[in-house]
Parts: sequence; C-alpha cells; structure tokens
Amino acid sequence: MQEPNWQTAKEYEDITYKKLNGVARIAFNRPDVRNAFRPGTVFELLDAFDDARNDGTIGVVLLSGEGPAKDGVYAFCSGGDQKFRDKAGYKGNDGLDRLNILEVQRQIRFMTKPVIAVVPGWAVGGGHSLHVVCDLTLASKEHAIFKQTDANVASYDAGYGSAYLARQIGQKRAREIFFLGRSYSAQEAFDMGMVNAVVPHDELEATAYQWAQEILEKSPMAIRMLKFAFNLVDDGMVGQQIFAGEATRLGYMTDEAREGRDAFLEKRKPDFDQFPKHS
Ligand SMILES: CC(C)(COP(=O)(O)OP(=O)(O)OC[C@H]1O[C@@H](n2cnc3c(N)ncnc32)[C@H](O)[C@@H]1OP(=O)(O)O)[C@@H](O)C(=O)NCCC(=O)NCCSC(=O)CCC(=O)c1ccccc1C(=O)O
Repeated sequence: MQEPNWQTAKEYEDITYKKLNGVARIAFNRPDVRNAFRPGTVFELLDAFDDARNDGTIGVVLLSGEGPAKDGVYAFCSGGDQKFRDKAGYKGNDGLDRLNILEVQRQIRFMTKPVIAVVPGWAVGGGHSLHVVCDLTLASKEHAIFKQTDANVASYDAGYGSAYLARQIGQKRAREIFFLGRSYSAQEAFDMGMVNAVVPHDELEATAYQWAQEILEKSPMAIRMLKFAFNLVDDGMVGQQIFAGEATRLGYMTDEAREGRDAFLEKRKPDFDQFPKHS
C-alpha cells in the first residue's frame, strides 16, 4: 500500500498537522515522552481540530502519534505529561492549572466529521480515553498497546474515557481495564470491541487514509446525521441539542423556512398556506 503524500497544513511545536484529498491528519509529536500531552499540546490540538472542522474541503480527521521515539518505541499518546501536573491540573506557561484535554474530547465528539484514531503504539491514560472518544479506531498489529493507567497516578476520566468505554465493551471489561491497569494488544482490544481493525504496522497509515476515502464517498450530510444519531443516546440534552441543530440546518434549507425569513424582512405576514401539510 502506498503511503499518503501528506502536505503540512500548519507548523506547531507539539503536534503535526497535515492534509490530503479531504483528509486532515493531526498527530502528537512528543515521541520521547510517548506522546504525552502538556497544556501547550492541548492548545495546539484545539487549534488544529478547529481548523479541520471549519475547512469545507475536509470530511474526515485522523488522530495519530508520530514516532518511533529514539529507543524505537511507537506511541499514540500516553496521556497527561506528569511533569506538568500541578496542584489542580496541568500547569501551562501562563501559570494556570488546567484540565483542558476534556475540551479536545468534546471537540472530537461534537465535530461534524468522523475522527479516526490511528494507534501506532501505546494508547495510555488520557491517550486511551482519546481513542475511546474517536468515532473509529485502527491499531497497529505489531506495536499498539492499550492500557489505562489513570488510577496509578490518582487520575480518573469519569466521563467518556470510562462511561463511554463501558458502552463500547461492556461494564465488566471496562472496569477491569481501569481497576487493573493491564496492557492489551491490538487483537485483544479488537476482540473486546474497542478497535475496528488490526492492521500491519507498515500499512496502518495507508489503511486509515483508505478508510477515510471510503467515508468521503458517502453523503456528508448523512455521515454527520449518523454520527450525531449514534451520539444522541449517550449525550443527554447536549446530544439532543446537537442533533436538533442539524435538524434546524436542514429545516433552514426548505422553501418554508425561506418564506418565514423573507416575510419578516419584507414586513409582511408569512404565507405558510402554500406549503403542504405532510402526514
Ligand atoms: C506509556 C508507558 C506505558 C510506556 O512505557 P515504556 O515504553 O516502558 O516507556 P517509559 O520508559 O516508561 O517512558 C519513556 C519516557 O517517556 C516518559 N513518559 C511516558 N509517559 C509519560 C507521561 N504521561 N508523562 C510524562 N512522561 C512520560 C517516561 O518518563 C520516560 O522518560 P525518561 O526521561 O526516559 O524517563 C509508560 O511510560 C507509562 O506508563 N506512562 C505514564 C502513563 C500515565 O500514567 N499517564 C497519565 C495518566 S493520567 C492522564 O492522562 C490525565 C488525563 C487527563 O488529562 C484528565 C483526566 C480526567 C479529567 C481531566 C483530565 C485532564 O484534562 O487533565
């Protein structure tokens, strides 16, 4: 399989951001700490995801990790960089303590486009939770390892990282992953139902790009509505709000909505009688 010829979209310090033919690729780029994120990393992720969301040529986003590190080990992400951990979160250059990776989780969850986690190596702690929140996960057959170490370092993702994981693989397995903090291979993660495909390492990137191209052949509106339909049941009122927003967007595209707007602007009574009362 041919490696995609990614084009750099923007230069950052802690991540790479590339695009090609409707696909954006965002990757952690701190391989020597197994792609742990610090507050600056998270700000860069927020910026890149925001760009991908607002770029009308992009239909699918890949989230991955650069590597290997100097010692030859690959990582997707090893979670929060413990060296930046302070009393009430992770301390950034501005001296403030933050828990801002949750904003990235929400960006992924509420983004109008599918996000695929492309896991070349370790997916650990907050990195594990990021793969959980992505729409799909592809994992390196040889190098991907899934491990939830939150409880080792007195952290706990009590939102999507745990509760949504339990939706994916069941309560017993999710509790095992969090309570024991063991390592699981790509195949074991696949068997549990938290990975979509186990792919030979050399083909991982090209396979992710191929999956993205297949999605891009579908109706973007249908993909968006399906993503938010899948989210709805687990996202409560926010899920309803997002799904309802998309319904409103579709409603705005009708002649009936245009009549409402035009009547207001033309200072007349709207003529809704002209539209059929569908059963
Ligand atoms: C990932 C490992 C299992 C890999 O093991 P191994 O291959 O043997 O490599 P090591 O020799 O251990 O590591 C190499 C090198 O990297 C450094 N490193 C690795 N991970 C981190 C890290 N997370 N932070 C800082 N540094 C890291 C390691 O120290 C080595 O450096 P040297 O200088 O060479 O010594 C293993 O490395 C491992 O277990 N790592 C720790 C995983 C971990 O515990 N992560 C944190 C979990 S908690 C978390 O992610 C917070 C989640 C979160 O952000 C959050 C949660 C809930 C609400 C809010 C938030 C929020 O927004 O903050």
